[in-house]
Amino acid sequence: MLLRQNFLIILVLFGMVLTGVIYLNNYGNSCNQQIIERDVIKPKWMQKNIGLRSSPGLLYNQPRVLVGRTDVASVSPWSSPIIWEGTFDSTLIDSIYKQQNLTIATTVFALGKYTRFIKGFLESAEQHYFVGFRVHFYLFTDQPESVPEVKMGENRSLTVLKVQSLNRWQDISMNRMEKLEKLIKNELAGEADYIFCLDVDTMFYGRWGAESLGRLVGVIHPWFFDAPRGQFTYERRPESLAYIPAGEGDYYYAGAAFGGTLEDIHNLTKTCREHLNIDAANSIEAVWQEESHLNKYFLLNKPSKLLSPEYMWRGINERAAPIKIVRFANVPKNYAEVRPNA
Ligand SMILES: CC(=O)N[C@H]1[C@@H](OP(=O)(O)OP(=O)(O)OC[C@H]2O[C@@H](n3ccc(=O)[nH]c3=O)[C@H](O)[C@@H]2O)O[C@H](CO)[C@H](O)[C@@H]1O
Ligand SMILES: [Mn+2]
Repeated sequence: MLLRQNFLIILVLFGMVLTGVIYLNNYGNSCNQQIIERDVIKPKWMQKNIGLRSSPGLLYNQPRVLVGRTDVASVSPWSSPIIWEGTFDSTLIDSIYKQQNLTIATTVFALGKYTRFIKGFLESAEQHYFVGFRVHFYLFTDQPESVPEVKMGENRSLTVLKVQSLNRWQDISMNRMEKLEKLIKNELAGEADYIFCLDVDTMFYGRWGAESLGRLVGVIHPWFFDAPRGQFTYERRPESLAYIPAGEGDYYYAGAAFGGTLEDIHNLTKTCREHLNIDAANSIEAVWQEESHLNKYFLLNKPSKLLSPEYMWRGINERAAPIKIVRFANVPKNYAEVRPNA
């Protein structure tokens, strides 16, 4: 009897020790994993959370509750602002964001004959794009030797990164997602607060500033802002990961401009890159390449801020009623002449 009792006690003690060992072991493991995740896998994004501070004594027009744009929507159904001329006060917004000591990374690609657009892009950016803010341009090109000298203002810099030439314009355009993902992960962590990724066959004609900043920012495409969603050029084949069925979709977003915080744009570019690769492995290319995947991403990850087509307009000489100012627009080009393939 006594023997049996002792045996039971020993068994229970043994069980407790075993449980303890297993627990410690697991705990140790999960600790290690966390450390690995924090120090190696997850980059440290710069995060400034200092609120929207205003300076004492700053004078600006009274915000009016009953006065504003009535010809356009300035808020999305998920309550994100849509930025149009007349929806913000540039003096006030600059004063708020200047206090945050921000760096805006801005990427642009110029391969093959698209190097001809670099000068106009950079020179006009000096005039209109985040004037007075620290801006770091990253230019990806297959011909670093043909990048023109552009005089940059104080606190503004340009880094040229060489990439390999590609034979199809579709590949050049799509490949941007992978290059951006790597740039953000390997170079930008700790170096910038926000990033904008822009087409190079463009120029700035009006202010593009701090009103555009947000966690995840999409630009409404200049050709579809007035169209019913059935007419959006989303990918309509279910075989593609960019597929958006009829009856779904919010806006049609431009592939030529998007931005946000490093963390959000890292996730966006990584997801689009992965989906482009899976599509390629299944021998399908979305109808508008990465723009189709971007539209799918924005359907499932709603932008926290939307920029009106003022921020990616058709061309400086094109007119449409709601566009009171052209800030950034396509430069006309002869597709057959500038692209490496038809
Ligand atoms: C206004 C807008 O939303 N435009 C999008 C649209 O056509 P786009 O006609 O604007 O495409 P595009 O020919 O400008 O190509 C997109 C970008 O790829 C780069 N590039 C392209 C070809 C080349 O030979 N060298 C080179 O550097 C360059 O940065 C260019 O700005 O659809 C593309 C995808 O199919 C992209 O999503 C574009 O952003
Ligand atoms: Mn373009």
